[in-house]
Amino acid sequence: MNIAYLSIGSNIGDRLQHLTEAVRLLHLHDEIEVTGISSVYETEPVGYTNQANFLNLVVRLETSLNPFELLGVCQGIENDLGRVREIRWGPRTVDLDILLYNNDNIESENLTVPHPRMDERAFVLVPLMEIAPNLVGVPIDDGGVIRWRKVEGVEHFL
Ligand SMILES: Nc1nc2nc(S)n(CCO)c2c(=O)[nH]1
Repeated sequence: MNIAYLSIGSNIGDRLQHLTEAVRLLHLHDEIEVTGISSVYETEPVGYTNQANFLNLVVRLETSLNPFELLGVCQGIENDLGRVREIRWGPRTVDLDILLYNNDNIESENLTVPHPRMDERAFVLVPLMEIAPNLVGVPIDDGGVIRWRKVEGVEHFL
């Protein structure tokens, strides 16, 4: 069984309904069990700031899916809930980002885990710490870009 943490955000329409529906669709999947849900946080947009505030939360999953299958499920839920990618960093009905997958470090064209920007996003770290206070990450200076490396051998998930 694999453990993953996802960040979910919405800043269009009935934002709370979009978050609720995204979590429900994850939990309904045969190979996913949602085992932790943070509070919902109202957050100012980061990156592309000329847009409405988001509602954000983080969920903990137990899944038999591999990271790329999980990414596919997340993209399917974004499509089901009507996400239209007009502006790359712009408004979205719902956005599901994989933050962590076990203690894995994944670098591929369409998936990087741990999420490359999670260490600079309070809208991720605050809800994540709420449901996983024992998570640790070690910032490493990867050529001037601080990235988080998982501390090997540390039990990350309670
Ligand atoms: N506060 C906030 N700002 C954001 N900017 C982007 S892009 N996103 C989408 C997630 O990458 C968000 C978000 O979910 N919350």
